Amino acid sequence: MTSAAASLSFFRLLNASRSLNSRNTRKHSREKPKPAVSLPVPPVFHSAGGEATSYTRLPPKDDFKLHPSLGLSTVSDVIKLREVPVPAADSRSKKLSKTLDYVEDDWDEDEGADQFVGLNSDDDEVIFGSESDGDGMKLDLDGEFDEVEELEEGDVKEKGVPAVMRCFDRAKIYVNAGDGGNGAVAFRREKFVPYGGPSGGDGGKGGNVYVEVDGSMNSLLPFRKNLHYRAGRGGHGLGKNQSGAKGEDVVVKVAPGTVIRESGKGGVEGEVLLELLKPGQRALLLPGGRGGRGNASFKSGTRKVPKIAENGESGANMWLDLELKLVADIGIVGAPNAGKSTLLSAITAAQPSIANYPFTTLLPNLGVVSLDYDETMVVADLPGLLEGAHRGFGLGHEFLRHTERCSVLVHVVDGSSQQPEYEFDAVRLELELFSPGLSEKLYIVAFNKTDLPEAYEKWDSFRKYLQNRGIEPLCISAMHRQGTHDVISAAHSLLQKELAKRTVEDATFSENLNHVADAIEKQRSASMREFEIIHESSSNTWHVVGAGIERFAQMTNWRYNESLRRFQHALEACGVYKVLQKDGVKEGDTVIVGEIEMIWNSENEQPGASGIKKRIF
Ligand SMILES: Nc1nc2c(ncn2[C@@H]2O[C@H](COP(=O)(O)OP(=O)(O)OP(=O)(O)O)[C@@H](O)[C@H]2O)c(=O)[nH]1
Ligand SMILES: [Mg+2]
Repeated sequence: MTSAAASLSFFRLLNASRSLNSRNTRKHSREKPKPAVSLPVPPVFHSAGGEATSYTRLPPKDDFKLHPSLGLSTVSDVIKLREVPVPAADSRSKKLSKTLDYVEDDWDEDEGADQFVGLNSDDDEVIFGSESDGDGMKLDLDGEFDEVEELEEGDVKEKGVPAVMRCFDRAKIYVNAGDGGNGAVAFRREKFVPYGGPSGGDGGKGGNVYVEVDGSMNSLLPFRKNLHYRAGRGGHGLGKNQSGAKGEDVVVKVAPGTVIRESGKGGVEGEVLLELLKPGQRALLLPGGRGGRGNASFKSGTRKVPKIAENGESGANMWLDLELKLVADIGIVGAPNAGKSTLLSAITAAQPSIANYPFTTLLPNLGVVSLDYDETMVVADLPGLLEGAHRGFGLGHEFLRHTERCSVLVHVVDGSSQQPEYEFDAVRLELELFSPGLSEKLYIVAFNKTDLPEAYEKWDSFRKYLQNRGIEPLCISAMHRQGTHDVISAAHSLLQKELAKRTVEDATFSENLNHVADAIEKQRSASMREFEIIHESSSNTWHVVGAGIERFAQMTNWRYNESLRRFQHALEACGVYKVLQKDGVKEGDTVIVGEIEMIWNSENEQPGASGIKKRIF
């Protein structure tokens, strides 16, 4: 019978799949970006009157008409700031109040280059970010936009912020559960106990990888330095039936609100594995490998002296993409310099940096409003939004997604800006363009800086404009803490409404946090009979693919001769030989199972597959 005579010889370990690309392949530019003029303190421009004015508000639009029918629901209503006719260049500050872009950088993460805002006095242009080769837009003081490389509509601008900001809410890490320890081959040797029998202990289980939510973390910055998380390997089995020790577990601590994805390939986002929101939540992500059995476990009635033991099972590993979406109840949004951070500092104990220039806030700030003895609201102050934020202009793109988790938004409008109505619409539009879900969130409008006469005189018209659209804005002065209590009460009542809606949804949703580990365990216990054979005719190679059979190959310890026989027996028993022969395997063809490569030998001298040569590379 040919099937009995068929056998495989020349075993080779394929190392290729083992070679993990553990080296960090990030691009390092050793040269620090040279700013045109790097100012330690961001510049404040003086208008003709000598007063300090902020230069990055949403730009005025001369022909902007306040029409009650102006809705934001259709794309045709898109207000294009760059199509806006630029007012005559009469003063520097006016010209500079046009939208500014944040120039894309390619900064050396390890050097930790600081962001700078500079005015290149020679070229009369304002530059945000680095002057390194990144494309972006520069605004000449003659009012013209110098398009270095204009993005097409719909293009998403990636990596538009310095490394520290990218790392704040995104990280890529490698996790590896521990391999199981190998089983031992040993025999009991004692005085007066002849033939003491096998006594090789089993290997210990590999360590698990857990992910835990640490309530004290509010960013993913710790992952900037620490990329690899490896659980410990299980101890090898020993003589006298001693089992190996269990490998040490590793716990990856993440901030509340972290979304964990399996790293995607070729720019495609991977599948979401976990969404961890509450402090203290702990998920078993990767289970450690099983320990290999020692020879004591192979003892049977007919096999009194087994000289065989298994390798420990390899621990699962994967690259993960982490993304943090802040879990705040209230999100403060608005144009740059509108007074968002001032409002946060007025209603909470948070002390964000406040200054009269745009993009003072580069990373979101969190604060807690205490309403009652035990009732609190978490408020997030987000970096300012510019037109085009949804496409990556300014910093907005990086942080807009944080607003997705906020239940209620507080939209701060700078009352002292030239056209607060226009500023309001432009920011609302950005929210809508980024995600329609964002614009559907409940929100409050706070008309700020009303202590300034130029702001207060615009209050009536602004109010009417919003009332015509069914919105009742609040009039505040964050700096003088006037009206801020109304903002808290209004936000609180909207939050209650939102939470009441949510508790119904939450009740129907209970998540198994260990589902990734469960899926891995399930795959591990897959039957060896479930396999697939793929033939590569060009190289006469046959791949036997199947979780059960590959795991068996990996756990076979080729140091012991009996292992070889066991492996061949298993292949035959689960029908691999039969299928290979049916599919036309020929003498000399290569058969690959997991990391083992074999040469097919159909004319065996000794039927029963003995006398096979084994080669391990
Ligand atoms: N007069 C007056 N000035 C205010 C008020 N609120 C904020 N400001 C000033 O406006 C400037 C900008 O305030 P911030 O709170 O830093 O503004 P922001 O919206 O957080 O700005 P970015 O973080 O850069 O987007 C600062 O100089 C504040 O002092 C206010 O109610 N009245
Ligand atoms: Mg701020």
